[in-house]
Parts: sequence; C-alpha cells; structure tokens
Amino acid sequence: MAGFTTIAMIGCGSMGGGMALLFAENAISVSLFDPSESTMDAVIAKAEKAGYHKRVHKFTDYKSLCNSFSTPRLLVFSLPHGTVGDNVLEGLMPHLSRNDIILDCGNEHYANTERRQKRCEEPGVRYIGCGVSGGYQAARAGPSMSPGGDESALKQILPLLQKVAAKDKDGKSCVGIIGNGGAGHYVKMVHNGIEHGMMSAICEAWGIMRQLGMGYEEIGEEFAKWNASGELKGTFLVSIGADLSHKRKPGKESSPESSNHPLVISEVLDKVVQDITGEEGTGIWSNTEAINLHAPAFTLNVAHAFRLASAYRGDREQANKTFDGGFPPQKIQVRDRAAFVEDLRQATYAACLASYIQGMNVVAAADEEHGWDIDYAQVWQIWRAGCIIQADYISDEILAPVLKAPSVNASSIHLQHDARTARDIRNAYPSLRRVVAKAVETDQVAPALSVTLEYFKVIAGTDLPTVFYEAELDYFGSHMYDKKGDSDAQVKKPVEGKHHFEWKPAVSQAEACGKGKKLPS
Ligand SMILES: NC(=O)C1=CN([C@@H]2O[C@H](COP(=O)(O)OP(=O)(O)OC[C@H]3O[C@@H](n4cnc5c(N)ncnc54)[C@H](OP(=O)(O)O)[C@@H]3O)[C@@H](O)[C@H]2O)C=CC1
Ligand SMILES: O=C(CO)[C@H](O)[C@H](O)COP(=O)(O)O
Repeated sequence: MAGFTTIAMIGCGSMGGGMALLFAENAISVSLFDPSESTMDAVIAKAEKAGYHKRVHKFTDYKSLCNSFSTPRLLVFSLPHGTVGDNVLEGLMPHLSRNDIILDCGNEHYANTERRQKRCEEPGVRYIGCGVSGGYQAARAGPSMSPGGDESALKQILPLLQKVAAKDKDGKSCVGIIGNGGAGHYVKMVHNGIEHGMMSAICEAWGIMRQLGMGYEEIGEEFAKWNASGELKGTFLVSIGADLSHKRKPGKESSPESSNHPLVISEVLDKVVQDITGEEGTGIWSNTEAINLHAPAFTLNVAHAFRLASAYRGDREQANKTFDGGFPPQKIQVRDRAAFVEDLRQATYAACLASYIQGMNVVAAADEEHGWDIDYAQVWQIWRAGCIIQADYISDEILAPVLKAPSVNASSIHLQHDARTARDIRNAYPSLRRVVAKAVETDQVAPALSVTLEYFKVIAGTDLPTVFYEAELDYFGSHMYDKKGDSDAQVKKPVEGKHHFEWKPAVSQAEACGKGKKLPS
C-alpha cells in the first residue's frame, strides 16, 4: 500500500501546529481543523513563510475535512484530553470509513484510549494512542513518539512516523511500536512522571546553588558542565537549564540581548500550577497509577506534592506571616565549594536515576496487569532523543543493558536489581547524604533529593522500623505479622503475615469503662 500523502491535524495549538508544519516539511499535505480559525491561519502563515503553503489547508467542518483526502485516512489528534477527544471522535465518526486510522498524539489517559479503541472496533476505525514528547520545539523539529494499539495500523503508519520523529545520535528514529491497547499513552504518561521527578531534583539543586552564593549565570555554566560529561551527560533538562540561565529579555536597542537587560529567570515566580487547573493530566495520573499498582515511587510522589504545594502561592504567603517568616533557607557555608557542588551533581543524578527506576517499575507493573506486551527495546529507543527525559548516560549505561536484553519482559524490569544501577547508587549515595544533611541543617527546600535518600535506604534495607508499624497494625487490627526468620526472599510478590499476637484482648464496654462505673449515656 502506498504511503500517506495527506493527513488531517485536529487541534492546531502549540503541539498540533508544530506537527502540522513538520508533516508539511516532509512533503505531506495537511488538512487543518481547529475551533479557532485564527489558530489555523497562524499555522498557514508559518507554512507560507517556510514555503510549504500549498500543502496546508484549513477546514471548518468534519465533512469537508474528511472529504479532503482519500481513504484509508490518517487523522492526527493533538487535543486536550478527556471529553474534548470524545466529542471530536463522535463528531468525526459519521464521516469516517473502515480502516481509517486515528493517531491520538495528545496526552490521553490510557483508559480513555482503550475505551475509544473499543468504540472504534465496530465501524472498523483503528485508534492509536501515541505519546509525543519534547514540547513545541520538538513538535516542529521532530518529537519522540510512542504509538500503541492495533498492529496493522501501527505497521501502516510507522514509515511516516519514522520520517518525522526525532533522530538519535546514530540517525535512528525515536519512534517504535510500543505495545497493544493503551500502552503508547501509558508509557508517555510515565515519561511525564519521570520528567517531574527529574525536574524537582534539578530545581532543588539550583536552589541550593543559589544559597551557596552562585549567580544565575554561574549556575548555568555549572549545568553546562554537568551536561557535558559524567552521569548527567546529555540530560535534556540539565541542558535547557544551562541555556535558560543566560536568557535576557530582549531590549529595544540594536543589541537584542544586552547584558544590562534582566535575566528572565530572575523574574520568574516560584509556583508550578499545572496540576490544579482542572485540565491536569499526566502528573496526577502517573502518581495515581504508581499507588494503584503498589509501586513505591517516592521521588515521583514527592515531586508531585512539591509542585502542588508550590501552586498555592497565596496560602504560602499567608502561612509565612502566621509562622513569623517561615523557615527560609540560610546561606550555605562550606569549606570546599567545588567538592560540595560535585556532591550536588551526584545527588541530582541519584534522584534522576531513582525517577527512572520508579517509573520503569510502574510501566512493568501495568504491562503485567494489562498484558500490553510492551517492547522495552522500543521504549529505550524512543527516549534516546527528542524527549524531555533524554539522558544519554542513563540511556547508554543503565537502561540499554536491561531494556535491550534479548529475554527482557515486564517481570525482569527491576532496575534496582541491576548491578550497574547498584554500582552508581552506591557511588552517589555518600554525596546524596552529604547534600541532604547540609540541606536539613540550613533549611534548604530539597524534597525530591531528601526522599530519594530515603528511597534507597528503604528499598535496599533489611532492618526497617516497619517492625513497629507492623506490630501496631496487629495490636489494633489483628492484621498479622511474619516473624524474623519467616523469609520472603524467594517470594516475588508481597505476602501477608501468618501470626497474630493477642497484644490486648478485646473487653466489653463495661469492662473498658472500669467495673462498676457507669457507661457513658
Ligand atoms: N505542550 C506540550 O509541551 C505538550 C503537550 N502535549 C499534549 O498535546 C496535546 C495538545 O497540547 P498543546 O498543543 O500544548 O495544547 P494547546 O492548547 O496549545 O492546543 C490544543 C488545541 O486543541 C484545540 N481544540 C480544542 N477543542 C477542539 C476541538 N473540539 N476540535 C479541534 N480542536 C480543538 C484548541 O483550540 P482552542 O485553543 O481554540 O480551543 C487548541 O488549538 C495535549 O493533550 C497535551 O497534553 C504533549 C506533549 C507536550
Ligand atoms: O507532556 C508534556 C511534557 O512531556 C507537557 O508538559 C504537557 O503539557 C503536560 O500536560 P499535563 O500536565 O496535562 O499532562
């Protein structure tokens, strides 16, 4: 079958607009659809400027949109998740034909994706849930893409996606068939959970460097060094951190970035509001999933709670007054600043690696539960370039040996049991401990870094204080416990305890109130 020469782009905002231009750049005609004509006009204007104007056209109703190209059609969604996608699908349905393909490139919840896949079965439309990563710059230049769903449709669209997707350093496309059902959207959702863990660690390191007395641009230079070599080599979020640290507001004068203009970062307020707008998505879903699947994800969970708390700027200001100024970070004094900054780099790496470990455990648990048959080598490939969590060292040294192993499957994805991961964690641990200790001593805000230290202590600990937790549970709830010596070492899944001790027998109300005493009325 010949490849697609025309596609529809439904939703032409930051991501959809960029992808429309990307397809047009790759010689594909693009039929635009968006409620806002001015949004489509802006895309067409950019296409004209780039010389692809004959390939981009706008449509204002589903019928003419679907009549603008021949079947089997490829319709790309780049929409807000939830009801918008449902409504668009229902609106399109009367105009679709058997074998048409919908490629949903938004951040949709995998359960919605699977519901729509079922809805599309009877009319014979194939619905692919495709995570897209890299933000609007990558949407335009080539994003990382994680499609999942019907195999025949995936095979049909893969050549086109390979053309437009980001390319890794070996020239290979960062797109691949991830698995069936909602696997593609699920992997993107977890990507965002990992992204948030990494962003938290990096911003906490930034805050600590500020209290070490480092200037904004000096921190940018440090991030550039972290990104150039070592364990954070090629880490996209560190590299953009290096870049943004030097950005100044353009002025009216001839020199657009005069050093007299304020650095943009110096004007940014300390709140992340993405999770409480009523349109929130992947940040919440990935953490909810971790909890529902019983996957300990300390770094991801706390990064999320940190973002959330930061959003309440007004409340924080009020509490700051109630607490007589709160607990502001103090200037950090260290004897050897270079050595401490190196500790900070290692600590940041440890939290980034922890985010990957936790995220991969969530993916593997979901894969086992849903039977998505995830292709882990493809997961590795799509995160090589073009995406927000790109981290070259982690990809090459930690993920490749595990995710590309010939026998890999959901039950073998436990990065914390891998010797290379353990080596790096053992190496970074003393630095992480020194950073957290200094942060505690001087009231630095370091939730993801601190909890990562706890995470490693807990997951590799065999003498946890949960002894007492378990005892209290059995005391009041008869929840049972195992005894030292009842080893779980051979058991992969958690097992409940077998013993109960009658710590305090239940007594009648009269006895509880004391013999002879009156019962409360
Ligand atoms: N921004 C990012 O970095 C990334 C975003 N994503 C995901 O991509 C998707 C799009 O995000 P983004 O481009 O940032 O968001 P935008 O809000 O910029 O774009 C969404 C577009 O969808 C349009 N839209 C709304 N309702 C309809 C409808 N009924 N029919 C057709 N179009 C409609 C909106 O139009 P209007 O504004 O006129 O209502 C808007 O142009 C989301 O799912 C997002 O989570 C994925 C990766 C990265
Ligand atoms: O996907 C992303 C990055 O990878 C985008 O940041 C996206 O806008 C996140 O949206 P949401 O918080 O609604 O999931």
